[in-house]
Amino acid sequence: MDPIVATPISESSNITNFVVTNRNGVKGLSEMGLKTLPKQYIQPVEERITVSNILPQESIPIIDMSNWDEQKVSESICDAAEKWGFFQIINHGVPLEVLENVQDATHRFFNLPAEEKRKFSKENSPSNSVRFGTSFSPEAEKALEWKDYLSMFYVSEDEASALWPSACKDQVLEYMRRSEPVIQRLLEALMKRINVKEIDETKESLLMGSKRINLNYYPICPNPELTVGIGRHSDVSTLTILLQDDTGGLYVRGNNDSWVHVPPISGSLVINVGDALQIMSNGRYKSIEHRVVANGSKNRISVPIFVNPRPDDMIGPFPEVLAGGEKALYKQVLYSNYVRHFYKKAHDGKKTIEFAKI
Ligand SMILES: COc1cc(/C=C/C(=O)SCCNC(=O)CCNC(=O)[C@H](O)C(C)(C)COP(=O)(O)OP(=O)(O)OC[C@H]2O[C@@H](n3cnc4c(N)ncnc43)[C@H](O)[C@@H]2OP(=O)(O)O)ccc1O
Ligand SMILES: O=C(O)CCC(=O)C(=O)O
Ligand SMILES: [Fe+2]
Repeated sequence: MDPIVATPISESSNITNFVVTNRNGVKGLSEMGLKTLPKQYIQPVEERITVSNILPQESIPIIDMSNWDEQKVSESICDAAEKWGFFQIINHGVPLEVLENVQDATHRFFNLPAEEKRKFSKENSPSNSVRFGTSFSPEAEKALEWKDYLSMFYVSEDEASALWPSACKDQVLEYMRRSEPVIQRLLEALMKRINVKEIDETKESLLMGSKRINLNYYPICPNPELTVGIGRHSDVSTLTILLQDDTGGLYVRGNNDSWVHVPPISGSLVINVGDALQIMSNGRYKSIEHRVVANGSKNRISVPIFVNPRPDDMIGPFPEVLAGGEKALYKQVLYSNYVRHFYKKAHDGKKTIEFAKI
């Protein structure tokens, strides 16, 4: 086997400029055909995933939603959200064609020339709600993540139609529309178990008042074993609905120091509990750490919809959860402050939620 030689520092500072500052993205770097991983992307050993910490015999639950109004389906959803914080759903009602179209649209956007994608970078974007970027928080990170993204905060159909990239907006909006009933069903089931009998206007805002959709692109990586696609994190959402392609590479924290793979299933959606729901349920439902490995032979995409409270909402444990005398584990926090706290640091596992702990 060839010895692994990191790209020299002099070249690698040019690499940061090329990828991050000049907004060519890590896809631009990958396409230059480099043979070794640049130094900036080398993760500390403890952040890399190895066969020794994977549990191959474990898997997150797969729930068939065809009879979603049956009690046993609701129970499986709540059990999975309590035990795993992660599950896959099949027969959920979002047509396969809609899922395929959004995947094609994702490739179409990332295959645009760099100068077209750059039009949506922070400094050039026509809207603060649309952002093309790379890694997670490059200014705060000791090592970069091997991922580019397009992130779109949904304000209204009109704003999205006018300002989201034309390469993908129609397919992305259709996917968001068609996933709406699934989100509602999941939240209804989850709320019943914690004594929230009705999702009134206030609860609707707290549970699903805003949405953000990200298109993630993980290009082919030299030395994938030395880096990560996304580092260990939990989402700050209420729920995340994730569409992944057939490549694989998403891992969920199992017991102790182990990681469980989320195998791609055609037509399925991966659902995970985010920090906001952990806080609102006073810890009954848990947001679970997850991470994505880099891939040496295939470009991978994924499309998470983050279902969130509104930025101006105060979030804390629901009164219904505390009604029986349970002690509140979290204080009331302004959701936009919570999200700002998440974005201003590198991915650091489950640490974000400490911001809300009493
Ligand atoms: C990108 O890789 C990711 C992402 C994730 C995401 C997981 C989630 O769970 S996302 C759920 C997000 N929730 C919301 O967006 C809630 C509603 N939004 C807000 O409350 C606000 O938009 C805000 C996020 C608080 C930002 O408001 P504002 O202060 O008006 O805007 P900025 O000044 O532009 O941003 C401040 C600061 O945040 C960072 N940031 C903003 N948007 C993004 C984004 N889409 N992606 C990455 N970072 C973002 C940015 O660093 C800004 O700092 P600057 O130094 O750049 O000014 C999971 C895993 C991943 O790998
Ligand atoms: O790409 C994936 O499978 C997961 C992405 C993810 O965790 C995120 O965007 O928050
Ligand atoms: Fe995530």
